[in-house]
Amino acid sequence: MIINLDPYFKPLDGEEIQFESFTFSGGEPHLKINPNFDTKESVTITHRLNSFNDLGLLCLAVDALKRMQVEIANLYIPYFPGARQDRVMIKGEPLSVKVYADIINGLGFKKVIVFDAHSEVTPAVLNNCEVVANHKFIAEVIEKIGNEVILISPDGGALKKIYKVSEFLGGIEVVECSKSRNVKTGKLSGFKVYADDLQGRDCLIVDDICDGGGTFIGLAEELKNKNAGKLYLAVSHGIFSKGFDELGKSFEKIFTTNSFKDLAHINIHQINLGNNPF
Ligand SMILES: O=P(O)(O)OC[C@H]1O[C@H](OP(=O)(O)OP(=O)(O)O)[C@H](O)[C@@H]1O
Repeated sequence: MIINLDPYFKPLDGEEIQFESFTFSGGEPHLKINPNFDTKESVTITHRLNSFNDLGLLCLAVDALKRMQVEIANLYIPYFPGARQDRVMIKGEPLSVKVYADIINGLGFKKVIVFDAHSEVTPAVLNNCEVVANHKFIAEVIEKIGNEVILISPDGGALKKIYKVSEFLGGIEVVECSKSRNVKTGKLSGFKVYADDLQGRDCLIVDDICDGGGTFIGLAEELKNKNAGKLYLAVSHGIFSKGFDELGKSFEKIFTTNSFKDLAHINIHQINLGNNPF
């Protein structure tokens, strides 16, 4: 059985547990599971965890189910919050990925499924974690593009994953890139594309997250300087916090999934996460 805590995110087939959720006037979240619900089956919870509020709702749901003697087996949260803060660069910062993981570990799931984790730190700090790779998503993106592309790895962090995607797709060519940041401010300061000339070839940048988009706008410029053909972007988790106007100018098409939110925008092609990630 399944309980979908985000009513717009239903990635799994199966009978659903009904519940009401609302926020008290003071801002506190609340949840009430159908009191007539009764099952001997174990339950999987699906949720898009984008904020502490979402995490709060998850904790409330787990508690309510446990009090109804329901066995909770799996948690499917495609986007793992805090995953980018997976190291402490400057004294005074939290190790956010561990903060979120410790809370989820405390809920005692048998399996926690995450889609395209930002780095290897997420499965390392999360108990019983299974990471679903982005291979099928990228295969679908390439099918939709319809022409031959080179895969572009924006930085060292993405490289290992991109070589696995390339292998899954039968050995598509990969071009490596790197980005540098100002040590003091952390702001992006430059990009390098490790190729002499791209000779008009079409390029697909593959990464896990697009947030403000600065990484991809900067990299697109560098790829154009290297005579790239059409540019495409595929990110597993589409945050797009600075909108699409600038990104839309840099790319022919942008692809993402519904892991973070639902997007209905002219420049964004959303591919919903497939039915059974298990
Ligand atoms: O859309 P943007 O705002 O440019 O952000 C997107 C980038 O942020 C993340 O990496 P990040 O730089 O956080 O990770 P890293 O330092 O671990 O490579 C992500 O993997 C993208 O590469």
